Amino acid sequence: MNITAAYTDLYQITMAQVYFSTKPDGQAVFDYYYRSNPFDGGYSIFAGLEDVLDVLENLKFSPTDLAYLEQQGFEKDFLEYLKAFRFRGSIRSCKEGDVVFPTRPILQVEANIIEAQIIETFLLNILNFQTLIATKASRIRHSAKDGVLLDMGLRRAHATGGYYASRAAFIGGFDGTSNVKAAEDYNIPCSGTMAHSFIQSYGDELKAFRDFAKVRPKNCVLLIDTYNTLKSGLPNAITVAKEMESRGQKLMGVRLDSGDLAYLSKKTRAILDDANLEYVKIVASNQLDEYVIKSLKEQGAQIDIFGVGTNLVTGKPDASLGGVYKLSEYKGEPRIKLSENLIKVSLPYKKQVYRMIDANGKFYGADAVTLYNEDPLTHMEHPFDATKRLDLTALKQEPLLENVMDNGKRVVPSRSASEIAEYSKSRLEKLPEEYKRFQNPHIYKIGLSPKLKQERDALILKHKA
Ligand SMILES: Nc1ncnc2c1ncn2[C@@H]1O[C@H](COP(=O)(O)OP(=O)(O)OP(=O)(O)O)[C@@H](O)[C@H]1O
Ligand SMILES: O=P(O)(O)OC[C@H]1O[C@H](OP(=O)(O)OP(=O)(O)O)[C@H](O)[C@@H]1O
Ligand SMILES: O=C(O)c1cccnc1
Repeated sequence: MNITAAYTDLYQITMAQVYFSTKPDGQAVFDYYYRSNPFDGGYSIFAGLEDVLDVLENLKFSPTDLAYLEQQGFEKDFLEYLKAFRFRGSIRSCKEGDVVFPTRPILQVEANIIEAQIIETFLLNILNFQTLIATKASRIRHSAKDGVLLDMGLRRAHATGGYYASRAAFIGGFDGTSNVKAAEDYNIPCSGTMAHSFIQSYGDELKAFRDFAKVRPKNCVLLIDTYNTLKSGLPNAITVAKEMESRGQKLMGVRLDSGDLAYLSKKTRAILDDANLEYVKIVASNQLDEYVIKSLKEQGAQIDIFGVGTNLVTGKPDASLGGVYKLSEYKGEPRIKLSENLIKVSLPYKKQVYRMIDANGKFYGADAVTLYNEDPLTHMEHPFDATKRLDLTALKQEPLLENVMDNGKRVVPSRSASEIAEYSKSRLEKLPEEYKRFQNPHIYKIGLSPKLKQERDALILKHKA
């Protein structure tokens, strides 16, 4: 997608004008994190980083952006600065696809404050959305077990968000998408079936199936619920499957899109098997989500492929992931944002995050946030409860934030959506099951190093005084 530097909120440019006029040279560090997991879940899947890095490497204000900002009253010398604007900062980040948790930095931006502010809005826009959808996808994957998952959501998505939703869904565990543009750009397997309108246009369901199978025999899936699934759609599909066999072809599947999907899929399976069509797959769609799919599995539904649209690409029922971008250091000095709500108090300084790994190589259930260059920890402390600390001596500590961009250029090779999806899968396998259940999941611990906690508390006291 063509994103220019004007893909931001006006206040970023307004603040930038003031910095430019008064103190243009301040280096800043900002942390990206979110405060609670979406869907009342126990984790999130971090997604969107590659898109952020791609955009940042080429970010500019276009001539029309500059003309618009001139009309908005921005001064000539500042517009000259914007004309030459490039992001020249550095970024440290978790790997895209990793399993992440609330309140600890997922990514840090270190840059001139003007640059860091101008990129904030677009960075949050991309990371919050893709992380939300990748997380939803991973929950749907959890329910579908080894069933095939196809994203069908573009038509229901929030406008062009559908483009990024398809990518995020793939990272979170979907197998493919019906979205041609996203599939083309991100090299995601693309597939699909047919619409009711196709059958309606013929009036004659059998003729519609026949023509479709003749012209597009490869991966052919017939939609069998337009008139009557068991009395018309399925018998017609069987007729066409047999005709395909006589031509040396195989019908790939039939799709159910209404009614009781458990009952209909079991009936359909039995009837197909009786017709010696064991190889014909059953696709189901219709407002599926992780809960319906879990229930269908429990009912013994015979569904091989789940097509999921609305609930996936809109992240239903969560409208957004509330990820934030908070200043943690300015000109080498720590910065903090206070709040009556303890969870909203930000963490100062440039930092590192360590994941605790147990003796079996699984996630132990704790991440520790430390100052950037601290020695390995012997224990971590609860962010606010002085009575709680965790001994870390028996655990392996894995650093999570790595340099991905320096001076506005990537310093790590770009990763394809499939590499990221594979990585995400391998990380999720290390997360114990109790964090993945949908109801009251286990709470993953986030602790602070004693030094970071001490520095933060000193700053809190300083500002309260
Ligand atoms: N066996 C089942 N167990 C649980 N949920 C199911 C089952 N079968 C279908 N569902 C879900 O129930 C909902 C039914 O939706 P809806 O009321 O629109 O019925 P419908 O049969 O699709 O009607 P329409 O013909 O208007 O599309 C969908 O979300 C569907 O995925
Ligand atoms: O239910 P969702 O999870 O959002 O999945 C996508 C839905 O989009 C299509 O319906 P639509 O009525 O738009 O078109 P159709 O006539 O091709 O079925 C498809 O048949 C699914 O039912
Ligand atoms: O290919 C399909 O079956 C499909 C694609 C998008 C939306 N609904 C169905």
